[in-house]
Formats: sequence, structure tokens, C-alpha cells
Amino acid sequence: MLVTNGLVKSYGRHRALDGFDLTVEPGEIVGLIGHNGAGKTTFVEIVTGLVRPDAGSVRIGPFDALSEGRDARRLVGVAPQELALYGSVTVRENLRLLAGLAGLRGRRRDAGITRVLEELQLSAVADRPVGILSGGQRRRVQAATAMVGSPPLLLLDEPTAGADPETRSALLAAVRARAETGAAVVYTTHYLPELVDLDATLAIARAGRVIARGTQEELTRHLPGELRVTFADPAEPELRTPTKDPGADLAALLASGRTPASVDVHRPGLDDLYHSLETTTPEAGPTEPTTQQSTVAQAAAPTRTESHDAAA
Ligand SMILES: Nc1ncnc2c1ncn2[C@@H]1O[C@H](COP(=O)(O)OP(=O)(O)OP(=O)(O)O)[C@@H](O)[C@H]1O
Repeated sequence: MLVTNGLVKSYGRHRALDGFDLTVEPGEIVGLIGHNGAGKTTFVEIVTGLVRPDAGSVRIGPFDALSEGRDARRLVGVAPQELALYGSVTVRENLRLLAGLAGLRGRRRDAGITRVLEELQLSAVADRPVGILSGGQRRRVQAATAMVGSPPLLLLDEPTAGADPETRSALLAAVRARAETGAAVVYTTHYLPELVDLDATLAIARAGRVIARGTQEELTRHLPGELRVTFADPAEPELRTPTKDPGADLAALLASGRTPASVDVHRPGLDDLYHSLETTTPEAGPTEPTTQQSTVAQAAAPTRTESHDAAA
């Protein structure tokens, strides 16, 4: 649904994007993550036509977004990081305007508005001016404006910033529902557990490029886990050691004659992945080959700890 290749964008001497490639399939949610300044917002701005790249290509569905921008933009719903709403008019009127721009009229437009108000738990404030809403409510209205026309490509730039847990989960449920009906979603966040909830594939940006791309399982399986063992003898301190083969390491421990009281295996998760990429240079990339542009819709492997009670 979205194919970008070799995007370059400089501001003065600074390269905000430096060969940014990303492909997103229909029905796929991509978690686009990376440090402040990695280029995520610049990428979103280029796809939506707000910023023109110095080089590279953007394809949205059948359209070349750089030469057929008007057609391409009709397929995109965007919730920008900097809110762009009409503060003096109501939530419903903001949505009407955006639904109209997406080509919805009459009953279809009203049904789209009702659906998105319910999904994002905004029905109670639908007839209030946006300007008097809380920050979290406004952010949800922004997400609603992106979704109201049911576009096949959604770009959501930190849509849950400042949201409380309840509204966060409403938003995540709405995003999942859109992907289930075939929308391609690019979702930027600094809050990694959301991407586990969304079962998102990942694109990790650094210094204007995507340096790792694949499913959560693909990107975390080569990382070491951690073996955590407590011992029957209370004088013995807890052991925590990185492990790629917990079974073998545990067998070695038992063979040494020590008596575990409990054994946990902490599986690597997104935080571990993020930190492992932080410790590599952008040129060298991550320690293991990454799966560029993989779109495998495989079940994600969230961080979890498996517990076993060891026989004393
Ligand atoms: N209009 C602009 N003029 C000058 N520099 C810019 C402009 N827009 C972005 N930049 C620079 O480009 C780089 C990438 O910025 P961008 O906002 O895309 O990063 P980001 O990954 O979205 O960061 P964040 O996580 O903070 O939102 C930054 O160094 C930023 O200062």
C-alpha cells in the first residue's frame, strides 16, 4: 500500500532523511520507532505531501505521490504530531469537514462520524468545541479525523502521547480494527508496549534510515535472554546471567552441584531490542542481519518471563 525508496531530505547541512526505505502492506501495522530526531516525523510529512524530498520515491496504492499527489493523498489519513484542528468549532464539525474532504457525503458521512466517535470514546464531547477539550481528548479527535474517511493508509504520529490508560486502549483497539479491515498503518510511538498490543511489525529508524525491519519475533529471537536462578541456600545470592541456550546453561548449573530454589527465563523483548540497537553504530547496523521489508504476519513474541519451580 505504501512503498518508499531512498528518501533523502536535508535541512541546510543536516540530513533529516538519508536513504529512508519503508514498505507497508494492506492490513499491516508498522511500529516506526527511533530516537528523537531519527526522521520519523519528516518521513510522515513527506508521505502526506507536506514536505518534498530531495531524492527518492513514494508510492501510495497505484499512485506516485510526488507526481500524483492529489490522488495519492485521498488514500491517506494522517494524525500529525503537532495537532491541526479547528479549535472554535465542535468535534463533530471537525470530523464533518475531514469526512467531506475524504469524499464522504450524507448518510455514509454521518455513519463514519458516529463509528469513529464511538471507537475513540468521543461521543460525550462530540458537540463541544475542540478548543475547550483536554490535551488527551484533542489527540483522540486528531486520530478520529485521520480515521473518519476509512482511508486505506493511516499515518499516526505518536497518537497516544498524553493519553490516559483507558483512552490509550480505546485508540489501540480502533487502530487494530482498521488494520483488520485492510488498512495499512504506520504508527510512531516512544511507548514500546503499545506495539506488542498492536502486534505490529517494526521499523527502527536511526539517523534518517530504517536500520532494522521485521516482525517482533524476527528482530528479537537472536538476542540473549536472561537466566535468573535463586538457590535453596539463602546465603547464595540470586544469579542473573545472559543466555542464548537456557536449557544448556541450566544443565551446567545443576551439574555443578548447586541446588536452585526457582528458575526464571526472561525472554528478550522490545526494550532489549531497542537497547541492543543503541549500542551499535549506525554504519555497522545491528549485530545480526535484519529482515528488510519483511511483511511476515507472524505472531509477535512479547516480553515474557517463563517460570518453573525447580525441584530442590
Ligand atoms: N523544518 C525543519 N527545519 C530544520 N530541521 C528540521 C526540520 N524538520 C526536522 N528537522 C530536523 O530533522 C531531524 C529529524 O527530525 P524529525 O522530526 O523527523 O525526527 P523524529 O524522529 O520525528 O523525532 P521525534 O521522536 O522527536 O518526534 C531532526 O534533527 C530535526 O531537527
